[in-house]
Amino acid sequence: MADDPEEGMLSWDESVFRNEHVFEIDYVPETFAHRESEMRSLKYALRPAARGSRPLNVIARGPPGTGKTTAVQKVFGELGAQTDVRTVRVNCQVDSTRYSVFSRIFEGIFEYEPPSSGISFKKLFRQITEKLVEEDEVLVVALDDVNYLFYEGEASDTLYSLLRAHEAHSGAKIGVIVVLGPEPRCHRGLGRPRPERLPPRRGVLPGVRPRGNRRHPPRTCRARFPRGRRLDRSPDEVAELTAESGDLRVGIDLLRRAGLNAEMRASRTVSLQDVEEAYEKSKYVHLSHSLQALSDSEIELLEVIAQHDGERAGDVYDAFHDQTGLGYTRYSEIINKLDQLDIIDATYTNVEGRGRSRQLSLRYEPDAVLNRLEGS
Ligand SMILES: Nc1ncnc2c1ncn2[C@@H]1O[C@H](COP(=O)(O)OP(=O)(O)OP(=O)(O)O)[C@@H](O)[C@H]1O
Repeated sequence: MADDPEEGMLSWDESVFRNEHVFEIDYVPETFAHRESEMRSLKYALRPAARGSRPLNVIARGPPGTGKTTAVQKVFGELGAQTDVRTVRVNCQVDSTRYSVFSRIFEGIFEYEPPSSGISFKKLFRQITEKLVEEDEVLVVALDDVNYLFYEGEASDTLYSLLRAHEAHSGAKIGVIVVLGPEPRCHRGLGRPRPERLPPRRGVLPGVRPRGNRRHPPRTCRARFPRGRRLDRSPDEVAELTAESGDLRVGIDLLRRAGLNAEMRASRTVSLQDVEEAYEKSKYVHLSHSLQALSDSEIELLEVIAQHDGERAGDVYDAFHDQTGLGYTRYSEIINKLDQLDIIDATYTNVEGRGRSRQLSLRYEPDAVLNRLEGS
């Protein structure tokens, strides 16, 4: 029947999915394949906490969408179920200042939000540590996506406050898991990253060790999250396309869209064509995820770069300044952030007669970026 809207589709109660719930954004996978050694590192570091001692501090580093947050959620779930250890995961993409990080910790401990005004950081901090000492509890804080604290110049103060809590209040036991991307392009210590000097430092972040304590080895343990391991029993095509960005969110979205495509053509099996068509949308999941966290001025600069793709940083600055009135320092900070988020490539090139100059290019087609900015 030509005007039957049901024609060519499965009925409402038919599906290619056995359990569609696993595609939800906040779903924590029951089986956490290929992350055994990272989980072991985390548990190794946190074991002292289960016995009432201060745990080791951990840096969990790896590219986006490789399971860092999931690992923390899993270990925190186990600690919550089997021990008295307090755990708080702070999403620094949302809470990107020291005050808001500690507000989130306060909420995790007291189970209500601190007053939104009229309470100093010092007081907030004291209430947290006093409670921990009073209750004789160990607290483990995961600073997830800590890169966002760097962008705001808040990483140093936040980490020092957490790592020196025992100095401010004797007996306070706090361990920290720092979750960050692969290349912390931070400049010396944990200060504000300087866009003009971006030598990536590998290994343990220098500042995690408390200053003035260099004789002692850092109480720091690392859990690395490599990119692109194959997903067992998934179609090879999906695994290969996911490996292009290395972000598992792409693969999860791809599986879901491919299934929906199959349903749309009334098929109970997913074909390669369903996967390929789905990929045309899923390949931007990584980009959309990165765009979510941008402020208005960051979006404005990105739009300017999209209009001047591949041009020199100086020319892009002129256009940005004309449009927004913002100065070069802020401009450089945003460039640095967009570069770290892998949205743009800001590499230095030698320009004849002009020395070294940065060239700014998008890592995606300009239209793909602009369309998603419009939709956000
Ligand atoms: N080993 C795994 N098995 C199944 N699903 C996984 C696995 N690792 C991660 N995932 C899923 O992939 C998605 C991305 O994982 P997660 O958020 O933990 O990555 P991440 O490394 O913390 O990313 P980001 O750095 O962007 O915050 C989540 O939906 C998660 O459930």
